[in-house]
Amino acid sequence: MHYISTRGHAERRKFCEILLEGLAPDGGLYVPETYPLVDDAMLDRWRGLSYADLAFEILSLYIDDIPPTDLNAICAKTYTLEVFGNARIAPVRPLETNLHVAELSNGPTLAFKDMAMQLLGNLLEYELARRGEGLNILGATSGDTGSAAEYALRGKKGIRIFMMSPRGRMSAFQTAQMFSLQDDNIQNIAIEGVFDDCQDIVKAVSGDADFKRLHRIGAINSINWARVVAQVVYYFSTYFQVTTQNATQIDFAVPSGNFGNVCAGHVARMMGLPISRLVIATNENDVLDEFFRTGVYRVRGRADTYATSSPSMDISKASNLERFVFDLLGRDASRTNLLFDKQLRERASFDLSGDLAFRQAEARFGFRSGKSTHADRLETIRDMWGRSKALLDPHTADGVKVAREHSVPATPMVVLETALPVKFAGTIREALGREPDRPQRFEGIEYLPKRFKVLPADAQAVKTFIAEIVQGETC
Ligand SMILES: Cc1ncc(COP(=O)(O)O)c(C=O)c1O
Ligand SMILES: N[C@@H](CCOP(=O)(O)O)C(=O)O
Repeated sequence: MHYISTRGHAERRKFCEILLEGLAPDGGLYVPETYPLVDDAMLDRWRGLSYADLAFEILSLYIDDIPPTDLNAICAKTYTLEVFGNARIAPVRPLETNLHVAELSNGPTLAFKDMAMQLLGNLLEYELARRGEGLNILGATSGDTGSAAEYALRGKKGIRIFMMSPRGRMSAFQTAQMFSLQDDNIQNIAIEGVFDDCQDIVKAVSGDADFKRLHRIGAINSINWARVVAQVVYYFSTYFQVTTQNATQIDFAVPSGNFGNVCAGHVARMMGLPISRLVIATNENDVLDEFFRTGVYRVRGRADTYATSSPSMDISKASNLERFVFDLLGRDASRTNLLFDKQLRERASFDLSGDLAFRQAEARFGFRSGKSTHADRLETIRDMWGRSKALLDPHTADGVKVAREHSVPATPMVVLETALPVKFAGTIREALGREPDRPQRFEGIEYLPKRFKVLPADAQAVKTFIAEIVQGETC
């Protein structure tokens, strides 16, 4: 399997090359040259496999430059009861008639990011050891990617992590989870800006080929294809838990921001997993809902990116949308380049409403969308608690709100649970007047000493900081 860039000006690469490279040199995102297809016999064979074995089967379709025995061992080491607290790894539970929730947030940092990040940590460690190299990861987080990455990479040999987050925009729990880590290989950077500023800096630094080569910069956001492909696995695992035979179609509702999670659903659907619809749920930062309803993609600046009570989705420039638009346009790299490089840079928007491909998108790709506000999420949290004592985090509540609007009788709808309520206790208190349960290992983390560096939203300032740390530690 080879990988190509959505912008068409990068060489074809193998999996382990793009694992370390992250962003393609032309500024595009890597995607597989073709999506491997699954058939009925394969689905039958995969039903009943453990999560680790299923992960191995799916990853094997995308990775042919790691020997199968090694890849199998990496999957077995990653997806364990000890790490994910449940033998099923991502169990599905019913919420109400026809509505289920896939529990993706039982890992070390209580968010769905652990599902892919734990694997990525082990893949990076394996590949760097094999090459005898090191890597400096530069990441951007709105609250959950950061801690998932730091927990996955703590103490890993040869890997340093520089994680940027929007200053003052994460919940108290998320802030403490990251900033209380004192490991030498972790640098937290609080950026004076929003998540999109942080992600722009990741792309700007990765786009400086000399700096990237000199300082061995890698990516851990869903820019990195390895993150997306690892997330594909739980769409299959969920499907097998909700159905008994492959003729049944199911729907997914996905709380969305950077479009990584639902992009994995799109990939699973392209592979032939019987998914009928992929329902995108946004918060008040509704660029994705606007795009899927109208065909107009209009990114918003810092001043128009709201600080909401589902803060991890406070994103106005959805990186992975580029992967979907590439497919939507029949994998036309020059058009994708024109839209995502030129037009977004010059006009901060593009318009596909008049394009036949966009008008057929709903039917061909199954996407639907909707939006949830602060009042909606409080109401959904109260309603689910009142009916069945199911406690939802604010992001999952956004997913449930929009799922209910799109649910059709006889098609099971699964909402992906993207975080646990304890990470957003303020909103839970506001909705229910009670505290969410807190795992013992996180008791009192808000009171631990914090270590972080404050920097302006400026790529040069971040480069200077990285260079100082790297040189300081090498001297
Ligand atoms: C809790 C939570 N929900 C939803 C999302 C949105 O997911 P994505 O960015 O993959 O669309 C995120 C961040 O990515 C998140 O941390
Ligand atoms: N919501 C995310 C934003 C980054 O998304 P990613 O999937 O590209 O890493 C976060 O919690 O940081």
